[in-house]
This record gives sequence, structure tokens and C-alpha cells, in this order.
Amino acid sequence: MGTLRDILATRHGIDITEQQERILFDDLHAIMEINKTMNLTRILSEEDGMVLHLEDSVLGLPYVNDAPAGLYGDLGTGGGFPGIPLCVLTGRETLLVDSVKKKVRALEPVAEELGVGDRLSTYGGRIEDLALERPREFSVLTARALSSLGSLLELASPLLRKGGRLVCYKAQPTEEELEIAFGIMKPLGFDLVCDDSHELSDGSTRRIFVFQKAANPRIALPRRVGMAQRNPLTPADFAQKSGQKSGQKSRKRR
Ligand SMILES: C[S@@+](CC[C@H](N)C(=O)[O-])C[C@H]1O[C@@H](n2cnc3c(N)ncnc32)[C@H](O)[C@@H]1O
Repeated sequence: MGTLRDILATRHGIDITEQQERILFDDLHAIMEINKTMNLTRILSEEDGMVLHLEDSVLGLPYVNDAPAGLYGDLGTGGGFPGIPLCVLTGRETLLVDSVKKKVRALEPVAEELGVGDRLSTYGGRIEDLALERPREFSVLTARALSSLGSLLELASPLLRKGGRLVCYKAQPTEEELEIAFGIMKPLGFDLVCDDSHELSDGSTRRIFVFQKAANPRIALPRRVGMAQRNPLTPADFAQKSGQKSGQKSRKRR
């Protein structure tokens, strides 16, 4: 199969140093060790982990590097993928976000061991609450295996500053998921800047969508906790709302 460095360079045109490769494997091993006592990942072998955690996470590197300078957040980070590898490789100040506090707590000593503890911190709470505490602070966000594209746009919009980017890792979204996301992206303040397909070394397809925040959303965000994922917005919500004035002004969570 080849080394991670070879795979990244030959398949994806991404160069990392030997030292960075070592740090990424140290990360994978640390997560697999923690996984013996806490459910952080379902990927159990080093071989699968190299592809599905390391190769896949690093695919996002050029997209995160293309975003404006500033704070990077990984939403629904779980075992720290893609957040920790991208923190290592980008050098950005990074916040790992997950609603399960003990998961992100377990990642803090890993970051220390990997030598990125000074620029990596964690938030154990819901994305919607982070958006109330730190609105428009982020330059770039990633999300893998978290939610539908439409929900991700809604969750990310209040966190991103103007010009900031949301990098979504998806398998193969359904036509319906795409139609909804593309129908609500403008009202949520986004433009689509990339829709790329990549083939991982196990033959699976990874699609990466990048959205750029261009304007404020047309409704007050975040909505009530859980709404973005349980009751996602659709284009019809905005069709009904055009002409109403109240959405923009109220900060009340609906
Ligand atoms: C399937 S895991 C994906 C983990 C990791 N991103 C990966 O690809 O391996 C989704 C994670 O998102 C977290 N999550 C789901 N909804 C969330 C929300 N609204 N706010 C914060 N975390 C959330 C869950 O606790 C879970 O750890």
C-alpha cells in the first residue's frame, strides 16, 4: 500500500515531512489506546486508521490552508479527526468541539504529547452554545461525519466571520441532501467555492464541499439547541420568511 507520505504525495499531491508523518501516527496510536476504555472511534486497526483517519483527514489540508488566517474549529471532532492532524499540519490555533465533554477532555493530553498543546484547545459542549459564546470568531471550520450539509451550513453560519470557510467531508450525499443544502446556502449567507471528489487508497470516495461565508444569514441563528439536526431548514422556510422583518432582529432562539 505504501507509506502515508507516499500516498499523500502521489495520490493527492500533498507533501508532509517525515516528522509530521511520525506525529500523525503517534496521534493515531494514542487514540487507539484511549479507545480501549472510551468509545472514540469504530476503526480498530492501524491499517484502516491510516486510510480512514489519517489520509482522509489530511485531504482537507489544502482547503483549510486556502481559508483566511485565523482560528480553526473542528465541529463534532469525536476522536479528534480531522482536527488534530490539521492542527499539526496547518500550525493554526485550533478548537476541537464536541458535545461529549469527556471525549474532548481525553484529547487534551494527546495534544500535549504531540507538541501542539500550546495552540490546541477544546470545547466540551454543543456547537449551538459555542455560537452564542464566540460568534463570528472562526476563519475556518471542518466537519466530518457530523450531519447533513444543510445542518452543517446552519450550525457553521453564526460561528464564521465574513470570508471564513466551512470544509465539509462527505461520503456520497443524496440528491435530496444536495438540493436542500444548495437551496438554503444563500439565505444562510454562503457561496459554494469547491465541490471536489477524491479517491482514498482503499478505493472509497471522499467528496469535499467548501462554502464561504459571504453575508449574514437571513434568520437569527443559532436556533434552539438540537433544531439544526432534528428539524433542518429547507428552502421552503426561506420562501415563507421573505417579506417578514422579525427574523433578522430577534436574537431569541426559536
Ligand atoms: C460520528 S462522530 C464523528 C467524529 C469525527 N469527526 C470523525 O469523523 O471521526 C460525530 C460527533 O459529533 C458530535 N456531535 C453531534 N452533534 C453535535 C453538536 N450539535 N454539537 C457538538 N458536537 C456534536 C458527537 O458527540 C460525535 O462525537
